[in-house]
Amino acid sequence: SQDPLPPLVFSAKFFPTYIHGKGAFASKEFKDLLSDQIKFCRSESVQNQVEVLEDSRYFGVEYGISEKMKEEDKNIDEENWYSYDDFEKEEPKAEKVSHKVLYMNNCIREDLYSTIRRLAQQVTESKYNHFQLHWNDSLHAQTIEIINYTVGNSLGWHVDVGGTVLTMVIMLSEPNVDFTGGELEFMDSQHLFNSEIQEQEMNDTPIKDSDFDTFRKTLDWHKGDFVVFPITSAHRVKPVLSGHRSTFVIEFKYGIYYGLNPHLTYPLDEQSS
Ligand SMILES: O=C(O)CCC(=O)C(=O)O
Ligand SMILES: [Fe+2]
Repeated sequence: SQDPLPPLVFSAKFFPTYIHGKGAFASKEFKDLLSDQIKFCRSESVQNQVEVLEDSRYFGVEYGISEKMKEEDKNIDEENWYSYDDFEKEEPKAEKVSHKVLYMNNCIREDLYSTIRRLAQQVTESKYNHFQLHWNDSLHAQTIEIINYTVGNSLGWHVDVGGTVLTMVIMLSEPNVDFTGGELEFMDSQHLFNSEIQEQEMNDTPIKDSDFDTFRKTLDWHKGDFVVFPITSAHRVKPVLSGHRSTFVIEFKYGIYYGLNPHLTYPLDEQSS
């Protein structure tokens, strides 16, 4: 069968905020691989599917997290580690669903996983890598998710945190055909965390869209395109106005994450089992 990852064409955009690759995942091979995978993950466990509530994703914290992840969380014995339960106590759940996530960490198969890791390798080894991070064999996915947005769903300005170094987003829907609105916008996080904005936050003054007008850039992309960015890139998804928007999001970190299912993911474990 054909390689699901054809030779890549990509370029650095909005230096040094993101790298944009065109059409790499538009192939039938990739679509088939992914749709098999989604079916498998959905059937594996309903608990993989989670609704994320509005305003809940502040500094990378998600509410509405699955019982399974809560269970995993309890096993981490680190100082200063908040459990999801603590967060839920501190800040009440918002009402509105912001987007839906299908977590694929525990059900991803080797063929798809090696495809996305090869993409990470090609991007980080390219001349467009201005992110000061390098390919090495320990660069593994910490989170692998399909994110679904329906009308009114969005994701506010944030940076991806949690120890990851690189995020990859693959667009699975066609903008302005499958959905309208839902633009992915970027800016360097220095603007999000600048002193004026910080002060506004302290004073509880709502941060307005126009506060970022001169810094932000809207990604012009299509179904099958990907975008890769470092943790210094702040980004958001504007509200979807019509239709349905899906993305495949992979966040990478150095070292092996306890949460991935080793039997489905790592060649190393396959050898030892
Ligand atoms: O859906 C997207 O385009 C971006 C998703 C995102 O930023 C995230 O999952 O952190
Ligand atoms: Fe993000």
